[in-house]
Amino acid sequence: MSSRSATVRAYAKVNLSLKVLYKRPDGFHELRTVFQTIGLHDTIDFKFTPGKGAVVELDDALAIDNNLVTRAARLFFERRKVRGRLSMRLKKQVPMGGGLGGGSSDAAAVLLALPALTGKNTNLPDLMEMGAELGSDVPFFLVGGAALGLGRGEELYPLPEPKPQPMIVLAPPIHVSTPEAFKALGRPTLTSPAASPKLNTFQSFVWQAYLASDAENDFEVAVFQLHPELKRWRRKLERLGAHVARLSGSGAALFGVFPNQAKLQGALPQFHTEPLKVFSTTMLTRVQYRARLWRSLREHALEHTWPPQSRYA
Ligand SMILES: C[C@@](CO)(OP(=O)(O)O)[C@H](O)COP(=O)(O)OP(=O)(O)OC[C@H]1O[C@@H](n2ccc(N)nc2=O)[C@H](O)[C@@H]1O
Ligand SMILES: Nc1ncnc2c1ncn2[C@@H]1O[C@H](COP(=O)(O)OP(=O)(O)O)[C@@H](O)[C@H]1O
Repeated sequence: MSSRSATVRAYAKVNLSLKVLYKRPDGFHELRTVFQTIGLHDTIDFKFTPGKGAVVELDDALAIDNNLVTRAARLFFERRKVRGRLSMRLKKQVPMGGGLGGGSSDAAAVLLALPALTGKNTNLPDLMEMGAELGSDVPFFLVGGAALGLGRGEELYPLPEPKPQPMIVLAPPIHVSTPEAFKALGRPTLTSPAASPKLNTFQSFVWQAYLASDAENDFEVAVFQLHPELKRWRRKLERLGAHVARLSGSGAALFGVFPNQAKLQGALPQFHTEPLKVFSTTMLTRVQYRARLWRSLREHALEHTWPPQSRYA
């Protein structure tokens, strides 16, 4: 049988706000977070050939251990009883372990592309369940845009989208392990559950996704204590015109939202002398996020279906 190919982008995220409430009996922390997809992305090439057996291969120049791309594909093959050979190639651009969710987005891109390529249509709740098994951030990337994440980040509500604003992302050569960062959180830096009932949080962010007066990142105190230069770079973003500058996720990447391109272009060269990877990007709305995936899968998927439905089903 002839093979089916596609090239899909896996976009990164920032947390416009991230509050950690408490550790739950299952070991995960209860969160109140605002996720936002951005233009920075990895790329995955897919080639699927229907046939006997089930083979999943990945060409990954970085040889990432226990790659989420392979894990996501194997999980999908197993759950949906896919028969055939899948060859993938991963091109990383999103810095790893920076709180930008690159690995989680790669996994979600696989879960979104495989139903269309294999002809095994799968509804969103089933994909969400597979995503949550792979990582707390994966379900968000199955929807994209701006979303409120509750629970361990997998209980998601769409938020009205802000006008896509330009953004600088700074990736320092510092790796912050997510579990270590959760462990480093001290009691005084946590958000009180009494102050953050789900509905109040929702209400606050529905009206002002990232400008809500209490938007913040609870990891900043602990992570800035370990790496004081991060605080200096966050201040520099603000000084150069970012109206919001924050740590993303558990770090160590920082982002600054700028009111316009001119301000951003003025600020950009000021970071080139620093020991940082500097990216100029923009927020990516849900509509843009979906349109780009449909475009990548246009040969194989029916337009305007989400998750993209296969032409081969
Ligand atoms: C902090 C956040 C914010 O968006 O992002 P990153 O900094 O990783 O991008 C996420 O909650 C990270 O999600 P993700 O990276 O998918 O985490 P997982 O693989 O599910 O979990 C890794 C480990 O982090 C801790 N963990 C994760 C999520 C959560 N709500 N509570 C936790 O305590 C647990 O120790 C878990 O074993
Ligand atoms: N495809 C992948 N891309 C990036 N990291 C991956 C991938 N597969 C597994 N990982 C592991 O997940 C860790 C966290 O990755 P990533 O999602 O990029 O960062 P973060 O959780 O900080 O947002 C990496 O340090 C790496 O060990």
